[in-house]
Amino acid sequence: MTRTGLSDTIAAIATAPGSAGVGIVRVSGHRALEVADGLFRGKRRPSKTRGGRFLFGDLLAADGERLDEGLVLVFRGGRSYTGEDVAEFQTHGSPAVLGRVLARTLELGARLARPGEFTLRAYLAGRLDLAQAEAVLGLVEAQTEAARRQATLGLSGALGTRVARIGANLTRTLAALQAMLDYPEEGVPEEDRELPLAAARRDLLELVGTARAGQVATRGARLALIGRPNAGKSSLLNALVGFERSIVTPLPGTTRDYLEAGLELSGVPVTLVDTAGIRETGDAIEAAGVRQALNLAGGADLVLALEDGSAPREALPAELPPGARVIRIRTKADLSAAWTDPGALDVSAVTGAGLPELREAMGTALLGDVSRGEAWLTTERQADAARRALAHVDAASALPDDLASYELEEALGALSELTGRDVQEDVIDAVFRNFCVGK
Ligand SMILES: Nc1nc2c(c(=O)[nH]1)N(C=O)[C@@H](CNc1ccc(C(=O)N[C@@H](CCC(=O)O)C(=O)O)cc1)CN2
Ligand SMILES: Nc1nc2c(ncn2[C@@H]2O[C@H](COP(=O)(O)OP(=O)(O)OP(=O)(O)O)[C@@H](O)[C@H]2O)c(=O)[nH]1
Ligand SMILES: [Mg+2]
Repeated sequence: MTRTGLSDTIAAIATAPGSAGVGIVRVSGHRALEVADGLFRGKRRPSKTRGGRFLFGDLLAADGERLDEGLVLVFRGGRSYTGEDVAEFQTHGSPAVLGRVLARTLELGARLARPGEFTLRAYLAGRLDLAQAEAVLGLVEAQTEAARRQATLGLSGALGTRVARIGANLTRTLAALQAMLDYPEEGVPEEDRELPLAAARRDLLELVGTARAGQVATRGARLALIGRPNAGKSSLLNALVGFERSIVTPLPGTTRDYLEAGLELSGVPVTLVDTAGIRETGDAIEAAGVRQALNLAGGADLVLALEDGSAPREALPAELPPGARVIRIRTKADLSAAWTDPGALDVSAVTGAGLPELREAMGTALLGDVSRGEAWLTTERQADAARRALAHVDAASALPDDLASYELEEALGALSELTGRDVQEDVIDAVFRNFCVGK
């Protein structure tokens, strides 16, 4: 699908729908400058202009009516985003103007671009690898600082560099294994055979370990507040978001339905979910809320388990879902302590004591101890490929030399899907399907 019509000249509105100060229509392909000559009238013709230049003038309809005054920006093939000739029309940013300018480019021989087709062309021209193309999408969609930082790193090729280092060590291992098979009497030093494999495995483990942080950074995280009635869940949610989002009363059983509130934490978009206090109850509505709370805990990236620090400690009458990541919190730390626990954070929703430490702990629990300056795996596709590569490397490490080569080849194949240029068309389709038209 992605490989048809690639010699067509394509056009799309590159800016967001709606009104804005300025809007851009982008045209790419061998007829882009011809289209620009047909649409634009100024002191110079776009096709007679050097790449990287702006011209100011009028944008004209077929009958000569002036659609808008604006700028045309010309790029020459080989020195543009797509690698093709590109013309960009920068107009006043209304849907009316942009729609007419786009329609005129189609009359002049362009066709509408498919989602992601500009970036697909850049990829097929070898100007971006697949991970960089995903980073372009990440930049377009970035809502927070953590997402932007990772996408920028990805676009710069930092993930490709990380992957290339692993690939180089696997290739060195393969060469050593081959030498041992070909010249068994010579012997291959350990530093050629085992050290590169160990280094590749260590780097891959570390890379796979970034997947969770990468996905949290781009997709955000859900945090469930769980505890007995009156533990202070709603109060803590309000303290974290900074306004009275949830109803608080001294009566246990106040929150029945769950409710959500958004905030940003360590650059990550976080949804806090307040839930019904968990207790055994004869009230059918409250019992439904309790079941729902446990489900929400199961679906959350992180559970905040709250216990009232001013009252005798009482265990939850239900187990938290197995495998859940949990931060334990001793609430109402401003009152005299009925118990203490070094494994719990002391927090007061009333005075705000302990909130900075809690925010810090939440950030660490969500992002882990991955290094911020390095590129992470940011999509499920990338995480899957890296995990498969690791599984093959693990298999290779456990096999005799003559059988290990096959696993190493498979590992290299999986790695190449991360950044590769000659991957299966369905992999490419899966990446570019997520793009919007105009990117
Ligand atoms: N108006 C506009 N702004 C934009 C883009 C665009 O296409 N148009 N971009 C796109 O989404 C991003 C910038 N990315 C770009 C990447 C490469 C080239 C380019 O023409 N590269 C040539 C020439 C480099 C040079 O002159 O030094 C090259 O690499 O050969 C342009 C934009 C963000 N801002
Ligand atoms: N002194 C003090 N009181 C608190 C604190 N947090 C909550 N409370 C009080 O504890 C009571 C229960 O608070 P909520 O936030 O409604 O507790 P909850 O866990 O949401 O309770 P349910 O919705 O019933 O499950 C209210 O009277 C709050 O004012 C705190 O940090 N310090
Ligand atoms: Mg509540």
